[in-house]
Amino acid sequence: MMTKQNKLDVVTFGEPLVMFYANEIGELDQINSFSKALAGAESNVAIGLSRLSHRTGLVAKLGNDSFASFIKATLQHEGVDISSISTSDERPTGMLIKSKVASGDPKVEYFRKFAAASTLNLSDFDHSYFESARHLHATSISAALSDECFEFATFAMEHMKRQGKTVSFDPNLRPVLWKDEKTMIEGVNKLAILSDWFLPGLGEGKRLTGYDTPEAIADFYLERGPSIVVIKLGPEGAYYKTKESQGIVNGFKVEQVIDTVGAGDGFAVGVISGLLEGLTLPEAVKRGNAIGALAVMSPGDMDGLPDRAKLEGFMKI
Ligand SMILES: Nc1ncnc2c1ncn2[C@@H]1O[C@H](COP(=O)(O)OP(=O)(O)OP(=O)(O)O)[C@@H](O)[C@H]1O
Ligand SMILES: O=C(O)C(=O)C[C@H](O)[C@H](O)CO
Repeated sequence: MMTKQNKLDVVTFGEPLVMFYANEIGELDQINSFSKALAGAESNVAIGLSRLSHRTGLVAKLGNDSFASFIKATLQHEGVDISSISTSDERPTGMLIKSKVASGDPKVEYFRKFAAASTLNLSDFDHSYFESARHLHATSISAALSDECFEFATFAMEHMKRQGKTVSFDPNLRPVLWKDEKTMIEGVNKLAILSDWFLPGLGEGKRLTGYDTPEAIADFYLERGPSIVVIKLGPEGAYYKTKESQGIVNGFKVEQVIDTVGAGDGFAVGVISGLLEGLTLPEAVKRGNAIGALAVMSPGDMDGLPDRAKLEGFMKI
């Protein structure tokens, strides 16, 4: 197992959750059969990067329960470094249930309000662990869990920037986790402008800026901090803009969408891994589109994330 002294490519922090996803289509209260899997935006990204051989560590706090054992064993099996996951004896590990739908987005219900993850705070910030990575990936989900988590996220992003590391940020808006819309928009924008690579969906960008077009949304952020803005456009692909260039990279064709959740995490895996490997921005966005497409073809949030051979095979088609 990797120790804290090893250098990481990417560090991320957040709340891995146990997910029970419905095996049949219908309202959640009517479903009797669920499958268990690991979920959590940051752990999905960590696993996706690890499958592409990027050394990745996840910083998190879990309960002292069988959900935590399952999460840690799964992450470890995937090659993600878990040496900075700590345990709380007072709080449980969070979970969620997800419905199955014939089309559109499934319904998700969270059971995470008093979970251990929401107690992650500045005293848990291990400077040497974060600094051992080249890159930090963050989302606003972990920042929304509590005021201390927001402080942790802000500090982590500022600290990594001061250390000369790159920082990516996916808003991954979860309105139910915030006090109200205004607090969410202000909080998410405060974090977004600390990032170098900002990766919102088009709907999220509209909600966060009030602008309607991908170009105006990108400009809003390019003027405030990030050097790269990539806006996800669902099946159509993605739009990117920097101070020097802009363009659209078309999405991949998917015959049957099984579950839309996790596409954004797959997309982040493609863009981050691509840029860290020295691909051009349009090439990295193309890889993001490919992994996003692979993610919507499977029911779990992370089981569609490919290894290198699967990714190359899919991108050749
Ligand atoms: N139906 C689809 N067909 C092909 N590619 C898709 C499809 N849905 C998503 N993708 C790919 O995945 C990327 C991310 O998807 P999307 O735009 O839905 O992000 P998101 O809203 O952040 O997702 P999430 O639901 O995970 O938060 C898209 O930019 C696209 O490349
Ligand atoms: O929705 C959340 O808060 C999660 O972290 C669970 C999912 O795995 C995540 O939404 C996928 O992006």
